[in-house]
Amino acid sequence: MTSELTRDQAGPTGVSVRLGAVVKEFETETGELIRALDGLSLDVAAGEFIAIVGPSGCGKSTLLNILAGLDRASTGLVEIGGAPARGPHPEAGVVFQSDYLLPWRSVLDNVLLPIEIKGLDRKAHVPAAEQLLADVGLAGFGAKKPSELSGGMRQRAGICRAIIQKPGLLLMDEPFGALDALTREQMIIDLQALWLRLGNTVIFITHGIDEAVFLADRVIVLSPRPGRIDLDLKVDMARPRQWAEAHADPEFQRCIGEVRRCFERRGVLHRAQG
Ligand SMILES: Nc1ncnc2c1ncn2[C@@H]1O[C@H](COP(=O)(O)OP(=O)(O)OP(=O)(O)O)[C@@H](O)[C@H]1O
Repeated sequence: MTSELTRDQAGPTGVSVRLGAVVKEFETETGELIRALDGLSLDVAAGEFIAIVGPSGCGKSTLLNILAGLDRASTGLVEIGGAPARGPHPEAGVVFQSDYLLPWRSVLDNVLLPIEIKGLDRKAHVPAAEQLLADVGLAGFGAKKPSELSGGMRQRAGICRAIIQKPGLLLMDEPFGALDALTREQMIIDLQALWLRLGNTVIFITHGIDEAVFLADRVIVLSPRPGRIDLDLKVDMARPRQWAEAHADPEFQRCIGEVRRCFERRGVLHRAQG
């Protein structure tokens, strides 16, 4: 995949997302109520790239699961594309930290899985699936089994599966968390190129402040549990962004500094003493 890709005019425009005062409580086996999200409100415009960062356990995955329709908010409003979200949304594609490819299926058959689940014409979608695999550097790997691929290659295949239907909303939960630094950097660049081409809405959860600022139009910082929005930060940098150059950009450094200070205020990060 290259960053020269231009926006795919035939592709979807993204869908908007609205969260209004979302509360999520879990009941433990002992009957204790755990409040994971505490009145979270967020408006995401169609086509926006949102990164969500926050300390471990603050409710990031809970939020993503609610958006993916895998879980329900205890109270509050969840709208996707202007309509209340009820269950998995047809416009949403999801990528998790683990690729969850089916080991007995070929890479191509994994990418085509959502097509089969929806009862669409598998054969008609084979060229698109092969093109997607080629776009992410997996040309010629369609017939392989997932076990024959590296972690980064499997994650690329997982992304192809999530976008085979050109979802208007791409939900990503720490998709690059398990990758080595070099593979992660390349995947970040490739994701930017993909998003610039598809024009969809992306909600991207990460522990990496640098990848959040690099990729996002807005970085949302969640407080320690129960998750609330501590900071909603616009990143004002032109695209496509280049990894090394972006790190030297004053706007990049300003945004990194703001997020870090937010974590320091909460005691999530500490400055060195002395
Ligand atoms: N099914 C559940 N039952 C009880 N508590 C839960 C359940 N799922 C999540 N929690 C709790 O809700 C809180 C938020 O969990 P969540 O997985 O959303 O955090 P996170 O920010 O994604 O964490 P991490 O960054 O470590 O992945 C945690 O305290 C967790 O223990």
